[in-house]
Amino acid sequence: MAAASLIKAPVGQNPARMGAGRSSAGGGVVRCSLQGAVVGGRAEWQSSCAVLSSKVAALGAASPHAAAPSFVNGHVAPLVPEQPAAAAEDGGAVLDLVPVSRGGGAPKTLPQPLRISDLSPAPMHGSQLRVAYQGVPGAYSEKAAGKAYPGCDAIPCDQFEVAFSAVELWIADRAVLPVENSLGGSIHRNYDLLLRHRLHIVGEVQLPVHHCLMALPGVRKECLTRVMSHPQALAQCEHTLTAMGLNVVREAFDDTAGAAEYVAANGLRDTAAIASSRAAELYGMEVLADGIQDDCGNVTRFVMLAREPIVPRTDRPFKTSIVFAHDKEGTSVLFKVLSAFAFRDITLTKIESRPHRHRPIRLVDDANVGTAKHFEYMFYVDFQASLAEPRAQNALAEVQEYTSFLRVLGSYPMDMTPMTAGSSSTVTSDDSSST
Ligand SMILES: O=C(O)C(=O)C[C@]1(C(=O)O)C=C[C@@H](O)C=C1
Repeated sequence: MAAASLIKAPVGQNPARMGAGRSSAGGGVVRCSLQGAVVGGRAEWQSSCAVLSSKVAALGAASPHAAAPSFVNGHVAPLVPEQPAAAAEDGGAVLDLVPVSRGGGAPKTLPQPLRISDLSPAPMHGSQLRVAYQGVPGAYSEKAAGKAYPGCDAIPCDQFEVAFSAVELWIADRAVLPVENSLGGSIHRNYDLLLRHRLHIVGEVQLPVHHCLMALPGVRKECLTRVMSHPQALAQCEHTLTAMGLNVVREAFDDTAGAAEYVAANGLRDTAAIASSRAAELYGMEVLADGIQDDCGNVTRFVMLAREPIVPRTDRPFKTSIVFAHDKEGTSVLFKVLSAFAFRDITLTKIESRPHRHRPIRLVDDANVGTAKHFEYMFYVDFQASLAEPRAQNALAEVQEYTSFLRVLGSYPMDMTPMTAGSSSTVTSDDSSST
């Protein structure tokens, strides 16, 4: 995707931002080194990057692996091994994105989130894996990125979509994004973005999420009138907050750590945040209550995304994620699709439906009784098998017969780390060795 089209494209807002604003605003100076030269101003930087943009687009088009493996009325494209992230060395260009503090709260040493306006392609960089996540330092997503790719360079992004684009534009090598939580359910925005972008799921990480209620030092619980956090975090602590007898309004924020940063930066003595203990440390907040999630086994599942798929294997448990739609009337299509897995003893681990963006409603006219308005859906299914297994290939071949659209989002190792109370899981990606 060219940078120009990215910037012009309507960018879906993170639904989390509801009324709460960051203390920091406006673009900061971005330093970018292009073939050794340090570029100062944003305009100069962007025009330099425009050159790289067309080059990256050309590289992408020339790559035999550029397209996602697809089942759209055809066969599955051969899956290819991961390419090392620093493979595009021919240009010899180096683009170091070093967003500096945009003013306001966070200490200047902390990286600031990428914004859509910061994005320009970086075709080559150092050997350390750069992993995009949504949020600011201290967010659970940052922790998930570290679990997925130990020792990685975690790049904060202010929206999910920015993390997708950062990988597509080679600014990051991977993205680690939440897709579901054991209490709060699916993170629908990322399901929609998985379809809109062409990245591949190359792994999953399940992260135990342990929330703290925090406020500025010295603030007592009785003084609180408001609590801010990511909507998922608010949902995960709903009953505990009520049981604590706090008389507070709940306000949604982009991410948990961002809420802590906001309260700290604005000196809000009537507001608490729900975030991780690391966020409390980073932003100088005091923990008023620890472990306030409604269930001690609260877990968020993240997917690891890359430009290239990994080679599916059969020597360890794999999961495959697909999305499909059908244009036939009636409910039996869904039954047939699911039976293609059931007859082969393939366990489904997740089903999600989302509105069909291109055809959300189908009208069925019956002269006698009027017009029925059927909602149309995209169905996302995760099943427990590797794409390298004949039974999975046969199931997909059968599914293809019943559907008008079918895409494999990825076939990747399952997170099999044991869950013990308070423990955190580790990596499950074939490509983690590339870190
Ligand atoms: O806000 C954060 O800290 C995040 O990383 C996001 C997020 C999510 O989107 O679900 C991740 C894990 C928790 O479930 C709460 C919030």
